[in-house]
Amino acid sequence: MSMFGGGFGGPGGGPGSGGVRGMGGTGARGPFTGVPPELAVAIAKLESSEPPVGREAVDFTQQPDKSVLTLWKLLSGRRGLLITAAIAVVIEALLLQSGPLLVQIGIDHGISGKNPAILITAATAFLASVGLTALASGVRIRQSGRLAAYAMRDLRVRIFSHLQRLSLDFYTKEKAGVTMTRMTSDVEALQQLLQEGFAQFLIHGLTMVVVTAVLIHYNWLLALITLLLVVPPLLLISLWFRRAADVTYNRQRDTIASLFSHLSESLYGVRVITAHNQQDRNVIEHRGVVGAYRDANDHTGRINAIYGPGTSVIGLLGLAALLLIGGRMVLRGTLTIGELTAFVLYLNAFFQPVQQLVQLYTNYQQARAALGKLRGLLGTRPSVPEKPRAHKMPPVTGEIELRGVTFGYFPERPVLRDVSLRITAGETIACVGPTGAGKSTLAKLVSRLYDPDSGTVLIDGHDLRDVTLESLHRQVGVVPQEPFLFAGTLRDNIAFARPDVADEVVEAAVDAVGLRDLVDRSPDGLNTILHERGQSVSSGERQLIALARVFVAEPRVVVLDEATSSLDLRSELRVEAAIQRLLEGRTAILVAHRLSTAVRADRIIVVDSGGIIESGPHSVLLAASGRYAAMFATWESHSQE
Ligand SMILES: Nc1ncnc2c1ncn2[C@@H]1O[C@H](COP(=O)(O)OP(=O)(O)OP(=O)(O)O)[C@@H](O)[C@H]1O
Repeated sequence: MSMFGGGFGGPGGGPGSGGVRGMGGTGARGPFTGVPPELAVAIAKLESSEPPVGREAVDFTQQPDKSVLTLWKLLSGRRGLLITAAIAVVIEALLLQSGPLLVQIGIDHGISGKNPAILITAATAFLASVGLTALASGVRIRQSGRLAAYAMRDLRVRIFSHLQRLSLDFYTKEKAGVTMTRMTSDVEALQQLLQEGFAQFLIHGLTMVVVTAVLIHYNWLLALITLLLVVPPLLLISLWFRRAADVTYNRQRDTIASLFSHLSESLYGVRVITAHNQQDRNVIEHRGVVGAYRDANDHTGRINAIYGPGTSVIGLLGLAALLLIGGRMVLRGTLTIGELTAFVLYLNAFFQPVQQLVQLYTNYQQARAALGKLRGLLGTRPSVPEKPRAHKMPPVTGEIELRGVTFGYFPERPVLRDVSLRITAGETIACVGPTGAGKSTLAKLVSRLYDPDSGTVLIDGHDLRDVTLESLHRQVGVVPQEPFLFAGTLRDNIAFARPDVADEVVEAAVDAVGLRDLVDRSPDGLNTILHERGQSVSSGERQLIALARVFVAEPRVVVLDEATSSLDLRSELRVEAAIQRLLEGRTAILVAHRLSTAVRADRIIVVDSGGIIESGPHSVLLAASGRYAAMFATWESHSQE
């Protein structure tokens, strides 16, 4: 499935449409292209028997979920499942402890008391308890599994929604691999705990409580001596483990995040790495991050190797003490053989959970570290927040105003200083200036990818900070310097902002930007599948598709960061013509890297030294013989060479 939640992947309906995609009359190159008709029927039948996976309505809002993520909150979302699982756990734990009691009754009253009826009753009760335990255990596993599955789904959706909300600066600062780790490895660490861990925790915890009570009931003195010998060292070693695990599992989470980061960067940068013969250096770097992860794992292994056997030894020593002290009591006649047997069995039952709890505690510590990281991610606030009382921006004419705007990616280093600019509705402004002057930054402020440090950006008099992001982005279309295409069909990519738009609108956009050639040449026309990031089309075509996308979106304001990649003359003319058509009747801010584009704008502004140093139409700026005139002269002389 594509990252559009199933909307992509070919015509013939999204997920849950029940049809066999890409077959029949559509002729699309979907996953079932070329499947013989008789097989197609079988596939359709199979699909219809599957549970529907239609798009559920999602309550996405720009307001971050401020509740703190806790394990309890994750589980308490499904009260019904939680209660059933908890009841099953209690029944299972109690039933598990009936065994030694029945053994003791069988030995003392059945065998020693020579009463076969009691022996048979004890054995039958034992059998019945085994059956009931299995039943309770089945219910518990099923319910806790479902609970964990729902909790994980809710958590994944919550994190994903949060990621959708975060502003551009988060993605600039945070490595993609780290975010991927949060969504995969960290969430999985929690899943392990929720699926089985909690139920086991409860069962074993309850078992220990019940066993302690039973031991005291049998012989309080013996129980007290045994527990005093066992519990304090157990507590001490667990406290040590908790402290050590806190550090080491955090390190494990961090190193695995670095590992994923390096991996994802290497995958994206594979062409550059190969072209510059840097594979060996890359392998060395990867060995470094893998090594750090190995070290963290090694450390966890070491503390586990102390904790696991340590608790075992404590348990066995307790058992030895019990045999010694309990045996003497039997010899003195203060304890029956059956009671000593039950005692030994119960003490074993006390220690089995301890062993399992050690394992679970390790899982818990891992999950705690993961939870900390996820809390950190969910606690990141969007730097461009939507006010809780933001209003919907009504349809605008497209008048833009920057009032005393100062902005820097680092506040102490402003890129733009006290910039004021007014753009009338329908006007096309071209921003020119040296590399790194702040042209794209100015454009980003108008589409509110960042907020100014001081000053205001307004459209039709609405301060962008006061309107909803949805209503703003609906009316301000952005064509980035490097257009991003998704894996999906050409149509899906063009109609990205309005997936349900009529085919005629998409066709009109194709004609308007001059993509008809590409569509006609493609094997399945608009239904041709594009590869991830549009790698199967040329860079010029990618730009045209991005322009067509904005055509379909029909915004009032267009912010266009012109691509710097050099196109051949024919493609350049095509892209320029497409831009001209796109901008007709719209307000536009054009970050012009080619002066040929700037020339056609209604007004040109020259950005340099943190401000706008010149502003006016091409002819006026030429006549003024200032910075623009100089730039133009240089450009003209180069283009004539
Ligand atoms: N996300 C960012 N974090 C920190 N600094 C940034 C960021 N983006 C841009 N800058 C810096 O801000 C300054 C202005 O960048 P901007 O992209 O606006 O320049 P530009 O005029 O569009 O340049 P170009 O013509 O090369 O596209 C540059 O010095 C750049 O290094």
